[in-house]
Amino acid sequence: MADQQSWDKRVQPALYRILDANLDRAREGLRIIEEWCRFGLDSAELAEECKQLRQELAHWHTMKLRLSRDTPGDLGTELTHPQEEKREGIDSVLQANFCRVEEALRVLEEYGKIYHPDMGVSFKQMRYRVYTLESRLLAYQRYQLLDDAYLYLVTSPSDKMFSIVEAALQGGLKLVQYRDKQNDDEIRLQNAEKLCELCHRYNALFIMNDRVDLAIASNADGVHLGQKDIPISLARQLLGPQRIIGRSTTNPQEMEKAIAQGADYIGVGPVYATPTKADKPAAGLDYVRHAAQNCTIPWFAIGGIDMNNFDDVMSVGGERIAVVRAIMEAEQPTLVTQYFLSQLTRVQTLRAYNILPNPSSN
Ligand SMILES: Cc1ncc(COP(=O)(O)OP(=O)(O)O)c(N)n1
Ligand SMILES: Cc1ncsc1CCOP(=O)(O)O
Ligand SMILES: [Mg+2]
Repeated sequence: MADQQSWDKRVQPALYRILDANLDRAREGLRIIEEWCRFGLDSAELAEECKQLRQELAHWHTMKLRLSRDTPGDLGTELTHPQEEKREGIDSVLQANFCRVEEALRVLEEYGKIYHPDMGVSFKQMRYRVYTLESRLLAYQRYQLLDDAYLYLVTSPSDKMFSIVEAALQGGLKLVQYRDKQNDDEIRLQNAEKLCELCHRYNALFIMNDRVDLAIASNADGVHLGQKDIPISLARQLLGPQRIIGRSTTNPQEMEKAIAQGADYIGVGPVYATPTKADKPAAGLDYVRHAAQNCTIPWFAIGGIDMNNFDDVMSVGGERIAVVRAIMEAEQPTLVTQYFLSQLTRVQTLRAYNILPNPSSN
């Protein structure tokens, strides 16, 4: 009897308020994520999954629970953490809200077990769906950024590496590869972590050259593998479907193999002989022409490309370029980046209006 009284007076109202507050929290968080899926990513599929999750939450959010609300008496409404006051960008908005939703679902799973026999299992399943949604959204963003990236900066050793990369990011660069054949792994990892954070601050992708282990450890968006590095299938097993894998190719056979093996993009070159990769003979403009007509995934012409020969590469069908010296050794990396990006956009526009021939339809 005493137990029943205590349940009715204290436990039940508290339980209802916990469930109500966390249903609210999860629904709000999902709505924030859904808006980005719809308006930021244009992904009807991801937005639909958010909506379905919200509808399932709404089903549990009964009038009985909502009537238990006591907003003025709720201590939690006045407590804000300084971290809630600032968001550095879309990534941090999404991360904070995924955290909020996942935490709320965990609370609902635990307390829900006392409220309804199906509630624990139902919220557990929902929590796993949210984890999956988070990975899908991250992958979607990565692949969309890759699709939109027409200029690729591959770094070379320099005391000013970070400031050069940042200057290029300020010019609008969205894709960076850390290529370092000199330093020990400890330094490489530190540099990779710093570059990765820098790139993500500018909503750019960060790719690690050669090394899958350092790519994972530094939270890179992917790895670039040469013909002598580990097979793409093994890299895919280690990295999963959400990280990008690039492959170097110097001829049509390597191109076809890389596509068949599941590379997300390829390097095409060296177009011209280059001191940056002195041991590799030039593949030439013919291979660029071949890639323009046959490559079905994003591809970057690379090797000796600068502002002087840019038009030649474009004239045989080049559409994306990767450069080392042209930016790493530029006096004004921001300006050079802006120049390349504007020229790449110009070529795309002229091709879209058939003012320049469209290489893939040749
Ligand atoms: C975009 C891009 N294309 C080609 C390469 C060259 O890679 P690899 O052949 O493995 O040579 P190293 O760069 O490792 O010397 C690249 N890094 N990036
Ligand atoms: C890494 C690499 N792979 C093929 S060419 C090349 C280097 C390109 O460097 P640069 O742009 O300085 O010629
Ligand atoms: Mg390599």
